[in-house]
Amino acid sequence: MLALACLGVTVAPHAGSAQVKDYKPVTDERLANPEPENWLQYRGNYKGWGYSPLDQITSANIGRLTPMWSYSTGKLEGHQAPPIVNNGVMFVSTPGNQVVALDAKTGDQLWTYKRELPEELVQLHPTNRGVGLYGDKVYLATLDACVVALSAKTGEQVWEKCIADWSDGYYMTLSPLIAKGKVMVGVSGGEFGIRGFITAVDAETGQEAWKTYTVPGPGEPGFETWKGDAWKTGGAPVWIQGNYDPKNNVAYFGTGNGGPWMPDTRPGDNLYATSALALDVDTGAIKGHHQYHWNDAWDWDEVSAPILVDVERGGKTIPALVHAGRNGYLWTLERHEDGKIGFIEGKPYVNQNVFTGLDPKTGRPSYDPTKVPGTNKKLAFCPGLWGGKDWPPEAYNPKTGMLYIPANDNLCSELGGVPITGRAPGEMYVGVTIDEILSSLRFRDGVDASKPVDIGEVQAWDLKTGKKAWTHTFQDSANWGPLLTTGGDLVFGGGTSDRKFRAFDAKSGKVVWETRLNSGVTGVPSTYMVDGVQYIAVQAGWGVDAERMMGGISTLLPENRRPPKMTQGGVIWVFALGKDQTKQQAAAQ
Ligand SMILES: O=C(O)c1cc(C(=O)O)c2c(n1)C(=O)C(=O)c1cc(C(=O)O)[nH]c1-2
Ligand SMILES: [Ca+2]
Repeated sequence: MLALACLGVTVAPHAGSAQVKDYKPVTDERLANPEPENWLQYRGNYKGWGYSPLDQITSANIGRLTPMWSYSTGKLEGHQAPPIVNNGVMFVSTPGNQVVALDAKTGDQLWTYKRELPEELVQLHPTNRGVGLYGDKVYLATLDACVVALSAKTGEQVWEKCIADWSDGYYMTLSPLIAKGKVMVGVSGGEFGIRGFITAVDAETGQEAWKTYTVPGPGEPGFETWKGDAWKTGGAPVWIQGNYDPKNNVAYFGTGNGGPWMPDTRPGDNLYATSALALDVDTGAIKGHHQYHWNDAWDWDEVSAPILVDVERGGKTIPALVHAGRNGYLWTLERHEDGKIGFIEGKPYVNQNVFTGLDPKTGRPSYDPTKVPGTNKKLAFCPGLWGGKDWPPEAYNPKTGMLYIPANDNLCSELGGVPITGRAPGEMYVGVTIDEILSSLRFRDGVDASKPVDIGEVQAWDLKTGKKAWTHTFQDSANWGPLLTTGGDLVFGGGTSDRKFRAFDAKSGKVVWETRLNSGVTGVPSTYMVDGVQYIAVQAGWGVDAERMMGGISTLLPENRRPPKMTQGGVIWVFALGKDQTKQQAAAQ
């Protein structure tokens, strides 16, 4: 079995006795207009909203929200994937590239699948952000850089297509974007000297439909933004699912850091690193782009795909793209029908001391040179390397018109590079040592750590006016909690070191419900309905960079205020309205 595993062959699924009956195939039409009771993809819809119109659970009754069932995944490390639900069948991916199918109402296990990963694989980010559904199949992007198609009914592997060489530093952690029979994925490896790309494979056969490099090669537009051979190892990974505009057939992705990290190793703007990219879904052609910041020096991956939303400016409704950047700015861009991306505005949503201004026409930032680290040039900058927000997605609620951002404020990093020697395939190619990265965090000047420090936040921005509506602040803890918002005017998220999972009133920001789970919550929450009952589902299971960042923050806090190191271990939690226990208790007395 092991020898086979090394060849990328996978073991058979442990099919349960109960397999999926009457599976409802997922179509383009259903992905574009998902039924309220289902959560068919990463953010629930193609626009990237993280929104469900379900409104059974509200601020008024949420006191009755109770666990209905839970499920141990048997895995350590960061559990990030949303429970994906199609007509009462739930599909969840976990660290270690395992997928479980469960009855969404009862928690009965239907099947499990586990990919055998090469033993020598170095997992810098041992996680997965969810499966994609299409037709009668379930799609997983793996840590050894393959796309796997499983039968939704049995969990059996139908095909696999390896899209890059894991031993050369390529891996995948994202959920696939699926449209028009194409399964679109991007690669991680920005810390391994890869050349990033997005590729589409045929949903039926796994055959490559197109492959588009996020770092242009000789003769391609944008190649002039690189010098020498830097483009060959330029990074620009894509590790978060893209969003999609079916009307214009354009997919929008975000791209990550340039590599190696120190900007003097790759002079030039470095297109298309740290950018939003608009791709033609039929051909993969790049139709438009917007680079949030040029010649990245801070590991500010801008991988969260911009969300598709209309905004109003000067009495006009504008089809826009909105993105809360790792660089600490909230960006509003214009989405043109031909795929071109225009600039509307950018403003800081956390303390940011690097940008000295934005070009009013293009949004191109200018930099304070004393905040741009380099080789043998150690400098501090804010926000820190994990940014105003790392990967945990923001959410948009069309009822409140607000964008909710899981943010981290008052943090900075102090970093500098060591001279780069040659690249060894599959080894980190950063130019900054791991120890230096993990010990780089600082509080912003003026923060008094002898008192509780405001760090993690949930921010609400009114997209109509472009103004911040409310902020909820967490003290002495970062917030790594992906957000879900609902038609019941609620916002759900975890992300803090106290293991809590919470609901906020979407309009006021008031915490209306909270509970403590087995481990910290970096899972993307989702919601669905079966037999008339609305459920809220989320994976708890702390790990990856949430753990690394909280470890860094802990060392900055006085000993008596350091949170205990979080226990690891994944559990899927499912909640619904139970009986009113306060009333029951009162009646019993
Ligand atoms: O450059 C890359 O290819 C890459 C990939 C990933 C990933 O795939 O998870 C992360 C990062 N970078 C990164 O910079 C980062 O902060 C990060 C945090 C996490 C996580 O799962 O908590 N992954 C990643
Ligand atoms: Ca990165």
